[in-house]
Amino acid sequence: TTIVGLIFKDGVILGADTRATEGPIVCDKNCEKIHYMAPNIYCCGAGTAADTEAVTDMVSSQLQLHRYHTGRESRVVTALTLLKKHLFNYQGHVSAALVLGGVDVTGPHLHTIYPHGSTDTLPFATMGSGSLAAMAMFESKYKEGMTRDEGIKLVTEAICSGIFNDLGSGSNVDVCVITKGHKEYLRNHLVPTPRTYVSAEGYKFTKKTGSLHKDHSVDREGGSVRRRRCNG
Ligand SMILES: C#CCCCC(=O)N[C@@H](Cc1ccccc1)C(=O)N[C@@H](CC(C)C)B(O)O
Repeated sequence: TTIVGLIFKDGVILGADTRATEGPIVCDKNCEKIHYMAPNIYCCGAGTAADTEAVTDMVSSQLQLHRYHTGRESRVVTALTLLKKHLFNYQGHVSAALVLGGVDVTGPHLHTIYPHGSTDTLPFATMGSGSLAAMAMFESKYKEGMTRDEGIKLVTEAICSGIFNDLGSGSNVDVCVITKGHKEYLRNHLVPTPRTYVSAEGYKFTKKTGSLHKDHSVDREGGSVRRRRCNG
């Protein structure tokens, strides 16, 4: 897994790849690693899929009950405390490595939470097997006060670094942008390794695309398909 988060001008941006593995086998080519915690809080998870899903679901429910009780928006620090106390209690046996991000009345917040329950507060963070590949991008390109588009671009580049350099990461890029009073969950924001399907009728070759010259050079007609690139 490659999961990341960064603070930008107007809030927080989270990112994740979509590969789930079981040893050398890819058991899910498009899984979701960015979990809903509250309307203004999301959490990326690395480690054991079952543990990341269960712990984020549990705390999300606790936050909802707390919102009913207080009649107020959840705070990121509340999610952080609930997560770390649970993970510490289980002494690292709940294998969930998390990047928690959100915007509340006190502003934007980004944290990491490790399986044993330790936490960090950071301007940018990466976790999972692809975290070093992703952190290389952040350490070289992160700057404070980035715009939404600059932030999304850097998050996408960092996740792509994990997708292409870490075998535990792959497939697609999911992104979540959180600002005051607004959030955007961009599922499959980028599909950098599309599968070239063999159609039911077998291989279909595009119509004549160029003429072979005597010197074996070929001139091609038509332009290439324009796709969003990792550093797009
Ligand atoms: C199939 C199946 C069950 C294992 C799925 C499963 O949790 N895979 C794990 C790796 C792992 C961990 C512990 C035991 C085995 C295999 C995995 O892919 N984790 C990714 C994140 C999750 C949320 C998808 B990432 O951290 O690489």
